[in-house]
Formats: sequence, C-alpha cells, structure tokens
Amino acid sequence: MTIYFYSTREKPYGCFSNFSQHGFELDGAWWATSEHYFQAQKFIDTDRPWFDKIREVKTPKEAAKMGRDRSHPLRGDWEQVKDEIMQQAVLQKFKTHADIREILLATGDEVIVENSPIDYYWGCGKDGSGKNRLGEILMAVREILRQQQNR
Ligand SMILES: Nc1nc(O)c(N)c(N[C@@H]2O[C@H](COP(=O)(O)O)[C@@H](O)[C@H]2O)n1
Repeated sequence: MTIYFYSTREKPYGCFSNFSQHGFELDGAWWATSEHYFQAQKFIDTDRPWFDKIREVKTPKEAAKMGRDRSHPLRGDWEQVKDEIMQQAVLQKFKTHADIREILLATGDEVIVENSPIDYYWGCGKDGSGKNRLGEILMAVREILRQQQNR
C-alpha cells in the first residue's frame, strides 16, 4: 500500500518530511533539519552570509522562506545539483537517527509519496501528477541503508 506523508505531525511517517526535527552533521557543520541544509546549498558560492544565516535560523519554515527569496543570487548549477543535494541531506538524516531509520526500513518495498498539494516537483501535487522526487529519494535512501545493513 502506498505510504503518503506530508505534515511532520502525522505518525509514524511525519519524520519523512524535511521539516522534521532531526539534525545532523554534514560538510563540517550542524544542520537542524534537512530543509536547513537543502535551502542553504542554494547560496554556497553566491552569498555566503545568507548561506550561514539559513543554517542558523530556528525553524525549517524560516529556512525554506529564506531559500526561496530570489533577492539573493541562486547558484548557477542549482537545477543540475538539487536532486543530489537533497539525497545527501536525506541520507545523512537517516544515517544519524536510528529510530527514524527503522521506520523507513520497515516500509519494505512500498511506494513513498510526499502528499503535497502545492509541490509538483518534490511532491505529488494536488492531483497526483507531480514528480514526487522527495518520495523517490526516500526510496533510494531506503535501498542504500538496506544494502549497508546487509553488509
Ligand atoms: N511545506 C511545504 N511548503 C512548500 O511550499 C513546499 N514546496 C514544500 N515542499 C518541500 O519544499 C522543499 C523544497 O522547496 P523548494 O525546492 O525550495 O521550493 C522540500 O523540502 C519539499 O519537500 N513543503
């Protein structure tokens, strides 16, 4: 049965959201959520003070708002690298936290879908026609973790 998630409040799959409070260390820094990491990477070589500010804000909601602020210059290769960056963040989050890693692994081979009514790239969108790239990345991360576990 397909597994849908969106809000961090929904149990047990709210932890699949990038807004869930599961921090991790990556690239030599601490990130409060995968949303913080993902949004900051948009400015890594174009606006370092803004990159640092995003890392330091309290909530993923603020990080997302700042990351979408186009008054700050987006890195030129963003469209080419954003999926890989998202996967690195999601993988590191689930490597760091054993409790949510078990929740992800326990989904077996079920399809995972970010049930966002507004996001047709990372989610499935209101009518289900979206790309669901976050769901696909979670499934790819699940496979990587499964293989690491079986080594
Ligand atoms: N809560 C929420 N609001 C939105 O408007 C969204 N687009 C999403 N989806 C999440 O947004 C992140 C990527 O956003 P951008 O590529 O910067 O637009 C990612 O975490 C999606 O899962 N969520």
